[in-house]
Amino acid sequence: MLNTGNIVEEMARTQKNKATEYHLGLLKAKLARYRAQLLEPATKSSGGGTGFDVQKSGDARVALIGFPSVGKSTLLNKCTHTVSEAAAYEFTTLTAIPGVLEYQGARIQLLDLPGIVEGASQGRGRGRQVVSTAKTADLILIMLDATKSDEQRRLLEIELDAVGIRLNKRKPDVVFKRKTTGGITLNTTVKLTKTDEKTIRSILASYKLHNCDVMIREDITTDEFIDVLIGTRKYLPCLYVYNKIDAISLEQVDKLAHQTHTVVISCEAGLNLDYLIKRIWDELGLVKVYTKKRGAHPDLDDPVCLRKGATIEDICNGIHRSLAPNFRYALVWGRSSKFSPHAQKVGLNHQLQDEDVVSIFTK
Ligand SMILES: Nc1nc2c(ncn2[C@@H]2O[C@H](COP(=O)(O)OP(=O)(O)OP(=O)(O)O)[C@@H](O)[C@H]2O)c(=O)[nH]1
Ligand SMILES: [K+]
Ligand SMILES: [Mg+2]
Repeated sequence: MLNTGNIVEEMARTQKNKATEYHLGLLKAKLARYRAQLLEPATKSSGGGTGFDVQKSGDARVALIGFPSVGKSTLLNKCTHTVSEAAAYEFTTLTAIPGVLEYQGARIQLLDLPGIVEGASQGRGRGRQVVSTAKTADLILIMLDATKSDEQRRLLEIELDAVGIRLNKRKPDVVFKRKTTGGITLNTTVKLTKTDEKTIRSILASYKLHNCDVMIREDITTDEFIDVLIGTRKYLPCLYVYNKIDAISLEQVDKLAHQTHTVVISCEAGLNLDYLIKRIWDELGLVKVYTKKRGAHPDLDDPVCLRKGATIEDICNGIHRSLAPNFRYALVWGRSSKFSPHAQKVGLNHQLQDEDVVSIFTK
């Protein structure tokens, strides 16, 4: 029987030189598999790996993750019309509470969650449920108390990492295909400096993957290769939000604010909340598109919100499901029109840009 404690200890003992790197790779593969098993929805009574039962709504979901009493509920109360109890004692919030953040015509679901503690990913407190819910979000807000030590930031990252959430990272550029016969074909288009072929092959063997095609297209680490094999990793954007800056010095505020992916706020004093909302919008990469009926002005009061990279087909489906099947063509004005400022006639797979105006013509 595997035991995480022992494995972690063994990892610490292992020297990080070339020879032991190989052993460490296999160990990490084992640990990753063990953790993936832990997170599988288990029996009903244990709660397993499932999150809170809150319906997704609006154009995107943003989850608030943090230790108790950092001000998560206070933020929800300030930015949405929902009320979530906020108080000076820890674990005031015991379940997921959704609110709606309205910005630039978008309706963004902001999810207030119970505070988590160290060891949350191992099932301490409601932690497992909270981190599972985090996986369903389009953006994570890691909320921190500016008056507390910065150790909290690292601890939260560890908890999210343990459940397979990768923050502000791209999916490794590796193509992995299982086969039924033919052995292992391993190709790399770049020189590997952080791992090697022997390690990769051993990890494949330890996962009993004896027939597969692997094409590695960037200088990945052993951990990133394991992520590819596990396959269920979530790559999510994250903003670190330091609250309670009303209680620290200007010098400290300055230092915190200069970190990457970071916003400093005070819910209590109402400081920088507008900027936080703008940053949330930017991180989500939503685009808003105006629709226009033939001969009329565009409807500027009621934009349609779409994901970055959305197409005419997406906007059709967003308006009514009968639209795409009866589609003839669309006219677009704005950034995505190649004849801007004039309209371009386009088909269903044309990609839209923020603030485009669209007219759809049906059969
Ligand atoms: N000084 C200061 N206190 C704040 C600020 N925001 C929230 N608080 C206080 O921090 C305490 C905790 O706030 P909550 O909103 O309940 O915190 P939470 O993160 O939701 O806490 P749990 O639900 O228990 O995890 C309350 O006493 C708030 O009044 C702030 O900007 N500055
Ligand atoms: K609290
Ligand atoms: Mg709360």
